[in-house]
Amino acid sequence: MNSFVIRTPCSSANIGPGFDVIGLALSLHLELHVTIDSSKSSSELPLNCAITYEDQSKSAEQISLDPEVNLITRVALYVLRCHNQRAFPVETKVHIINPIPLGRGLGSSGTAVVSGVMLGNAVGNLGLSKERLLDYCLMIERHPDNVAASLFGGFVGTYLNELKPEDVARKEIPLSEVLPSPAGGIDTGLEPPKPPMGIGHYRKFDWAPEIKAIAIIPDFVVPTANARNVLPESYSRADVVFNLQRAALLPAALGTSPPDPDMIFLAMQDRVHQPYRKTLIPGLTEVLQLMTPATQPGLLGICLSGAGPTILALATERFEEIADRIIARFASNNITCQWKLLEPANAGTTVSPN
Ligand SMILES: Nc1ncnc2c1ncn2[C@@H]1O[C@H](COP(=O)(O)OP(=O)(O)OP(=O)(O)O)[C@@H](O)[C@H]1O
Ligand SMILES: N[C@@H](CCO)C(=O)O
Repeated sequence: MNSFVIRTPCSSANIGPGFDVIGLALSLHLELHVTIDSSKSSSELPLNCAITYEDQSKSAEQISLDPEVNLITRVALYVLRCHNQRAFPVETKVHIINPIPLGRGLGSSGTAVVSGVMLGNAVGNLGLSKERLLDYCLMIERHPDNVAASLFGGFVGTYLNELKPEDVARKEIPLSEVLPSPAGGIDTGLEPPKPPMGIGHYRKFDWAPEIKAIAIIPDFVVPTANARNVLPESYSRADVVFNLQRAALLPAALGTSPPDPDMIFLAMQDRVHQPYRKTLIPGLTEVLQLMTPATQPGLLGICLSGAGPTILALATERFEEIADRIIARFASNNITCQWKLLEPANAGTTVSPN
């Protein structure tokens, strides 16, 4: 019997101006408890895999236990099929423990994708590096900020290479937002194509140890696809420069100890996505205007977490007071919230014996 645990941190993406670039892994982990009973020579299980799911996130969404449908095992099957393995090893059991609210801006889909590539890599004994696994993640979730933070950990900057013309021309590569169904394309028995090499890259930035992350999580869902659809196709030069100036400052601002509240507050401002997403998140405008270091001791900066609706507030102290003020503001819009005090998760995703 082989058994191991895959732990993958959630993430908060953008951190204000770093849209599709900057991500922060946070100390709320998805866990896969995997056992493989290789003493058996055959299995009655579909694709040799049985999923059980423990939802600690209180998300309303029902997660499929069909290995061909569940996002985590679909991703694992995609990685396996790219290496000519059609199914999981005989008698694979995956117990999923998920504390990450789905569709709230804490990178739950990116966390699921990363844990899926780690699962495929582990059960298939593929020996792929995290850098190569990032290519597989980016075939599924096209913005690198969440998946790179969950994969590598910490506070990261990411970028996508221009794909070579021959790779763009490869029609069989599913350069789409979601896996072709079923996972890894139609199971023709042929090995589907592996992703191009080096699609995306990352760099870790320093993080000042005094800075903690408060996630205020409203009780409604904003699917990322919807939150991306409300964004404009083009921007004014002034808005682009506004974000470039702040994104360039942000890593230094959050990596400097002791933190400078005025520099961090300014560096977390955005004109590329938050103004347009306010239509989806009642109260966002008021929250972003209400909370400043001048009006709230301990606060450093505040932004939408990923595509929202979660609010990320960075602070050095008075965490409950900050959370309560933001929760009260949402309550005036008849929205209830939960909140969590989190830290950067520096190890990224890990696999350890159980
Ligand atoms: N642990 C999981 N198991 C299976 N499917 C999951 C899991 N976590 C997320 N998903 C899928 O991902 C969807 C949420 O992805 P979405 O990108 O909309 O929000 P998010 O990733 O939580 O937030 P954001 O991308 O803004 O940080 C869920 O509706 C579900 O379909
Ligand atoms: N950069 C992505 C992150 C989603 O979590 C977006 O804002 O749509």
